[in-house]
Amino acid sequence: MSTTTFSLEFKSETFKGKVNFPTGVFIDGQFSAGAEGTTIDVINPSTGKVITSVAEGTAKDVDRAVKAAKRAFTESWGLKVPGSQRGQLLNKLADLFERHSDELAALEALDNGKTFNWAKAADVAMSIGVLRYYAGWADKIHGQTIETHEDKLAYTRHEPFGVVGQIIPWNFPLMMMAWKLGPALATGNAIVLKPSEFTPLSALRVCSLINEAGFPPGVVNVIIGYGHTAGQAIAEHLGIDKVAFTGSTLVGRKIMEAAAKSNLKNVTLELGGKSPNIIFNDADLDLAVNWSLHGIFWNHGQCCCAGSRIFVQSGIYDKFLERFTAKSKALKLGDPFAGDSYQGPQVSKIQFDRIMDFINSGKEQGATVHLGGEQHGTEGYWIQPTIFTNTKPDMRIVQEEIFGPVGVVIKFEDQEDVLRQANDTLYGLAAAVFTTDITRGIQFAHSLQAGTAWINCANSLHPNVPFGGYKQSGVGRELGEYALNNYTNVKAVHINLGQHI
Ligand SMILES: NC(=O)C1=CN([C@@H]2O[C@H](COP(=O)(O)OP(=O)(O)OC[C@H]3O[C@@H](n4cnc5c(N)ncnc54)[C@H](O)[C@@H]3O)[C@@H](O)[C@H]2O)C=CC1
Ligand code: BAL
Repeated sequence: MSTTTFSLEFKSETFKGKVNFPTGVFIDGQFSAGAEGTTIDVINPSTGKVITSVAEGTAKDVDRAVKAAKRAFTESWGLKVPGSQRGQLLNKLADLFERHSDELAALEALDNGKTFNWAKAADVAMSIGVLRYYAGWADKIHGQTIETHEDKLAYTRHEPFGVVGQIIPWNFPLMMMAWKLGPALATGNAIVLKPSEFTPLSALRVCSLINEAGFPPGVVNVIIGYGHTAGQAIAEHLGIDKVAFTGSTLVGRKIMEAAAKSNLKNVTLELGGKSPNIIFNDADLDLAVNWSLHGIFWNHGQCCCAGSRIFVQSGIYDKFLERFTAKSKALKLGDPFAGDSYQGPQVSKIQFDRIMDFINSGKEQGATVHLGGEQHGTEGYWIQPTIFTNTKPDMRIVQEEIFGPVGVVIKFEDQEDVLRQANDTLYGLAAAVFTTDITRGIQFAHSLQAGTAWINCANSLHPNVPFGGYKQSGVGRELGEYALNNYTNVKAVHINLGQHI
């Protein structure tokens, strides 16, 4: 089956160079057209125009990918390959990410709209860090010997599931791929991965790098397809033993339901958030302003752990709002490939409409638009950094995940009240607290119902540190040693040393 290629010469301020790579479904180490012969248009969010078309994968392609993964797992991967060798391959892939980091950052900027500079400094760098971190774990995955009595030896093994399905979103296309590949490959699983239909380019480029690194064919298979077809097929497939998903809470429920109705496959979910960012009177004001800005406006607000509810104690509320507003106004919206741009467009027309609908709901429900609140420019999907004040707790902009550059700033008086408000959400992904009283900071961090609690920083992650949600923000943990548990079954082995019945 023939496939298409994507070829483009970048002549931008930040990246000059040519990219050229196949864009088919990637199964068993080869690219081909999808089974139905259909394609998906990839849109440039800066302009709303089509960049290219890539092969659409559907349920039939997922099925073929699962068979390839199963064969690879049994014949040339899994427990057949020592951990040290799996680690070497992951390190080789990290080397290739490093060698092609400009190209990968340019692809992120092109179809996601994030700025080239941030993509290179954050997304590509973190992806490399994650691959190397799990390369290091690959030969250190072991169980325990367990004392019982003298007539028995018992031990555990941590064995890979086999074939795992992974469904990732568009906000960090490359980084989410690395978060999923790293622990799954370190533990010896074979993979069928579905990137978002909105941002397929970096994942397709990585497929060629996976071949170049030397992974056996079929160990990683990548299907670009729509959620309700290819994604659903992964969640339902009887040959898939585990599914890991990052995206909306709505779709997370569907994945869990599909897993329950098919083969009860193991499920891990990394979902939405409405993270509180709490600033006490005694906080270092500049520090709090800078991190709050990063918390809500970095990546155009398209972060699951964005600090979208900013609670400020009454003694510093006016000063904070003044400085926060001045800095927000100064953020440069512009061409993702320009060296001085901080914010590019939102990823898609659907997201643009969704965010504008939230902004309009805030206006209609009586909140004050303190800054922004409108589209930026006339083409593409750009939205001004937006700050709402004078909100009420039941407003949609206070309760629901907006996933855009829209924050609410809320005045509070005392600690018990702000703790109650901070925890008054369906979500529990992350929370930040700013104070110079470290005892208060630690005690408060312990009281927050969130999988990540930051003290005097926000929206700051590290490959070695677990990340995941309380409540409806998810199931399981990514990153760190904890993520290895997502990808292994524990087998208990009992050896009789003289026991009779
Ligand atoms: N936690 C996070 O990192 C993310 C959260 N979101 C939240 O979700 C909202 C909507 O964004 P969407 O792009 O619509 O997210 P989504 O949850 O629909 O998309 C994420 C991934 O799931 C796939 N998917 C969609 N429907 C599926 C199904 N029925 N079965 C299997 N896979 C399916 C998509 O193709 C994509 O690969 C955002 O506004 C944001 O609030 C979105 C992206 C990432
Ligand atoms: N979904 C992983 C990181 C983030 O969205 O902030």
